Amino acid sequence: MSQSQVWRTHRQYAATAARFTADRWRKEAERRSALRAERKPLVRDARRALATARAVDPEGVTSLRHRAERELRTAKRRVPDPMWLFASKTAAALGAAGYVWLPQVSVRVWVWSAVAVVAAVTAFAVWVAVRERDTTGLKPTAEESALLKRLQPQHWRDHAEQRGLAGTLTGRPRLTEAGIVCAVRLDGTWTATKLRGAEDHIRNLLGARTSLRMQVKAGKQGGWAELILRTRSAADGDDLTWTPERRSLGIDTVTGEQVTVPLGERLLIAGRSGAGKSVASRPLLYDASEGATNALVIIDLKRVEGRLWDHRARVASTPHEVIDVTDELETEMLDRLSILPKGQDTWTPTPDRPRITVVVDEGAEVMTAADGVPYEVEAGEGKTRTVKRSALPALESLARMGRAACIDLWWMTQKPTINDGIPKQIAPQIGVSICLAVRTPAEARVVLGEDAQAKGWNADELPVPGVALIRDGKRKPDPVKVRYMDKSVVIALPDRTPWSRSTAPTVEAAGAPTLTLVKDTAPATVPATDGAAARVLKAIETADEPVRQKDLVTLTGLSKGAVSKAVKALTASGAVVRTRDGSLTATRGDESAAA
Ligand SMILES: Nc1ncnc2c1ncn2[C@@H]1O[C@H](COP(=O)(O)OP(=O)(O)OP(=O)(O)O)[C@@H](O)[C@H]1O
Repeated sequence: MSQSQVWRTHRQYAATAARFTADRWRKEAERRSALRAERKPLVRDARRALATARAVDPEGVTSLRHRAERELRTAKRRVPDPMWLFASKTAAALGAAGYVWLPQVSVRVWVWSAVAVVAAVTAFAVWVAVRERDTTGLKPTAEESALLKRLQPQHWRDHAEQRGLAGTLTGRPRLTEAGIVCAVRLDGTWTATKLRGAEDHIRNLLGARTSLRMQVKAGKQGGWAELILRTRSAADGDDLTWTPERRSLGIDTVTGEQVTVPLGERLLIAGRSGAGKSVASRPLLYDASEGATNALVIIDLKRVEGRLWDHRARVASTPHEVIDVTDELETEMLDRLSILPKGQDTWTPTPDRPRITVVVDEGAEVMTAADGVPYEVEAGEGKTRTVKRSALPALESLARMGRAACIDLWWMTQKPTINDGIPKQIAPQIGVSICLAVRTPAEARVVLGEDAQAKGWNADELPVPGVALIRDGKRKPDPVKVRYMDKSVVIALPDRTPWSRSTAPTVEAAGAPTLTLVKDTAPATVPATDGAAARVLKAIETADEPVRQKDLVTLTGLSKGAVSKAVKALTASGAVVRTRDGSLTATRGDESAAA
């Protein structure tokens, strides 16, 4: 054996001995503090009893007084010293004994004692070194230590009956990365479901705080249940900074799994101010703006978040821009739907006509500001007139029909109340809800469903910022710790050409059949890709008499904006003319429509 091997072996022995000693010390300290917690109330009671006895018998002549004094002495004796006091007393006693006895000790004993002391000091030093290097072990917090103690079978057995849990007995509790897990043995009168119903009794027995999340599920064997106390998060210790390599939305605090939200869903992102909506949306906005077949449109009247993305996304930040972009999106959607090949349910995104994710940041503000916007429209004979426009109808139709056209609406709001923060026409269309901390259970219900509270989706109890519940029909109400993507990271992302319908190519590029309206005399071609124009033209052609523009909204089901744009295009192309009273009529006979 080489010298280094000998040294290593010694070190291992010393480390084992040190760990053993530390373990014993910890256990003894825990035992003592548990006994103290249990017995100190008895001392208080005995003191009170003695005070009463003194009042009754100030002279101390009756047995009542003597018994009370005896009981107080016994109660005090039964409370053990805390470990530090016990160790100090022992050390002091040994010191005193040594002072008296050591002068008589022979030199040989001195030498061996010195060797023992050196060995003990070395062992202690090694233990400290080993302990500091061991960062992987889980160390219980004060709360966890208390719960672990009360989950011990002995403590449970002593208190189960008085807490209405007679017939149940805990196994050995374990501390895991997601909290404390403990098996519970059930006698014939109990089931896991019944134990779940007795959650309050368990909480009382354990002295657990009300906000501590507790789960009871069926155990791995019949006759057993599993009790989980979520004292910690499975995401603890993970680096939650977003990077292109760590692209998930966040980490499930219960299972520790990466959580992602795929594109192609109508999304609601809600949470009170400062809950972390903008930060939570960034990894999603990255996905929505990345790749050749994805394009991002942001409607942000606050001009804060949208500005960060304007090198990768089309951003509308004034009411006028909002009307323009929603018109364009609606036209694009109708266009895609009108040329969708038979038998195909959804548009296939291509680099030319990509999936478009439309994000409405602070929906409540958009609904107020982009309503009644003064907008100039064609009034015939080269004149224009100003009408009041609203972006809401176009947004509603995007929410209703956009999915098939691969145009997905994401609604973000800090006021998750129907009509105030989320339009009532849009709310039912939401497929996936991401809910950060909200103010009230009522808000949580609007975002996560009427059954939210009953099923444990308690978004009003979430911590802030950056913790979310995601309801997509598959996930459980496990909180998700959201990755942090800093503004500087967004700004540094590579540029992408923002989407615009004027840059969108012709329909042929998408491999779909072409709708062409042909007129003999130029300029006779209605924009070939414009489904809204085709609808409007058809409505005018099939009407018995000239139609007023406002009636076209009802006839076609399009928004005012889309009708206005279509009429403008049709009158410019000559396919439609405006009569003196402002009604519209088709220049019929010359045109043919071919699909
Ligand atoms: N996942 C996260 N991790 C760490 N810190 C976060 C996280 N999310 C948010 N924060 C912190 O909270 C602050 C507020 O976040 P954010 O701006 O996203 O909130 P918000 O809900 O969008 O607020 P508002 O509605 O007022 O705009 C951030 O500046 C950041 O410091």
